[in-house]
Amino acid sequence: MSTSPLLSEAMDYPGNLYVIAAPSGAGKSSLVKALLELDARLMVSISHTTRPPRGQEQNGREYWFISPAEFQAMVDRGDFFEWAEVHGNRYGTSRGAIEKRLKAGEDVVLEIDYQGALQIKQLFRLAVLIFILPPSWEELRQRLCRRGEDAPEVIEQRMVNARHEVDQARHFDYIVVNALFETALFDLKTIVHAQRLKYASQRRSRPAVFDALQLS
Ligand SMILES: Nc1ncnc2c1ncn2[C@@H]1O[C@H](COP(=O)(O)OP(=O)(O)OP(=O)(O)O)[C@@H](O)[C@H]1O
Ligand SMILES: Nc1nc2c(ncn2[C@@H]2O[C@H](COP(=O)(O)O)[C@@H](O)[C@H]2O)c(=O)[nH]1
Repeated sequence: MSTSPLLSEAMDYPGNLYVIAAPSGAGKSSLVKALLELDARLMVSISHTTRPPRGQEQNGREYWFISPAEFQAMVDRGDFFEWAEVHGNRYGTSRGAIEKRLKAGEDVVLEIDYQGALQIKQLFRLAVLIFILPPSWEELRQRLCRRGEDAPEVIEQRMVNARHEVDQARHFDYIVVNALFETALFDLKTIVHAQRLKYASQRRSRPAVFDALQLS
């Protein structure tokens, strides 16, 4: 049995943690953005990365863009809840931001890779792990190309990595296929809502169940 304080205290946190992973280009950011517009109780966590900004990305909006030395200093201080190397860059979720929000009763969404998701499940048993699948390999490649933000060699690396990433979907609680966007969004929304009700009832708090149902 784990002795992690996060694990033993998890049931006491009033907030829920949803972790969404997918191969690059499957549509995870687009789905999470749409989900946040539908569900005012969800907050997304902004990760730190050593990857340079692309396109219109802004520091503090898509990511906190930091240098490899700054990232290493955060690793050494234990500032990350999880971190991983993905497609040749490092990405991490700040521990402080997550714990503060969950304790405050906010529901948090993490948009991260499978390595980070599996690290989190070890620490936080109640985290809900959702894997987004593209409908086909060809469609995945086309989405990466149509997005037009990555060089051809980067797209090729991401397609190669996607094979291994998709193989990890079996470790997740749910799999959502993002073929038709609106259908995938509906599936995601249903999972978030159902888990919110389930955990509220497990906490044996009637007001929390009513709150999850958004009833007075
Ligand atoms: N259901 C869908 N049908 C067609 N195109 C889609 C669908 N969902 C997302 N897209 C498009 O696919 C591209 C990739 O989507 P997005 O950037 O959300 O992927 P991602 O999984 O977050 O990728 P990354 O991990 O690299 O950030 C975008 O251009 C987006 O508009
Ligand atoms: N383990 C983590 N993975 C993360 C985090 N933030 C993002 N990611 C994942 O990295 C890849 C590439 O993202 P991109 O923005 O460069 O296309 C993608 O799978 C993200 O989900 C994190 O904090 N930890």
